[in-house]
Amino acid sequence: MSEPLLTVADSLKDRARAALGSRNLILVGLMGAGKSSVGRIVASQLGIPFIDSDLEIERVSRMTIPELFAAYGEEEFRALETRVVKRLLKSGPRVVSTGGGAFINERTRRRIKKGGLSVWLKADLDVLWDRVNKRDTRPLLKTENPKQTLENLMNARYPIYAQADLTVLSRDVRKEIMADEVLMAVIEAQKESAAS
Ligand SMILES: Nc1ncnc2c1ncn2[C@@H]1O[C@H](COP(=O)(O)OP(=O)(O)O)[C@@H](O)[C@H]1O
Ligand SMILES: O=C(O)C1=C[C@@H](OP(=O)(O)O)[C@@H](O)[C@H](O)C1
Ligand SMILES: [Mg+2]
Repeated sequence: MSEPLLTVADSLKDRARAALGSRNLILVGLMGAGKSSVGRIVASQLGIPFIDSDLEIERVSRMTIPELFAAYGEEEFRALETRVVKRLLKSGPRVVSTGGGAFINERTRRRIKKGGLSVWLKADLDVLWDRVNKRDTRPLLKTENPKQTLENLMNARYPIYAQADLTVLSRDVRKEIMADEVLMAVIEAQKESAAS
């Protein structure tokens, strides 16, 4: 009998899974970058659990993100986010997609840096705007000029997201392709650290 063929996709998954080891993979980046949707696919490819920190915050608080912002304000939301992210990163391997402000908060960023391999999904303004303007679930964008607000957030936050371990450009391609690019970045990072 002939050996089963190992497809390119299988080998990508296996190599990325081996490169990750017991570490967590943490997706960071601005609203609309694809952290939640691409993270879910990456986890399923790797065969490890996926957790979205916003969904976990909603689960434990029994409130939606807009309700939390309205009832307690952004500062309280950030405090809760820090606690949830810290807990989610205690064991691994997992794929954890964070909300866009998590890596910007110093305490949460420290947890993420210690808690695994961070990946910045970086996108340009038009890609992000195209994706976020279809829904009104993001309290920070409830302003008179949400596209300008998004641009201001980009300017303020991009130097901080740049501290992530890896950067993957989030483009207008299928989410599955973005997920493959994340897997490839994990493999590349491992090769580089083995070579140095
Ligand atoms: N590569 C992509 N191609 C097309 N649509 C995407 C892509 N990535 C994300 N989206 C869509 O953009 C929106 C925002 O994605 P989401 O994963 O919620 O981003 P984030 O969690 O970073 O805010 C969702 O409607 C999602 O389906
Ligand atoms: O950028 C931010 O500060 C936020 C991003 C949101 O998550 P997504 O980035 O998944 O949209 C959510 O956590 C909250 O609305 C605040
Ligand atoms: Mg999200």
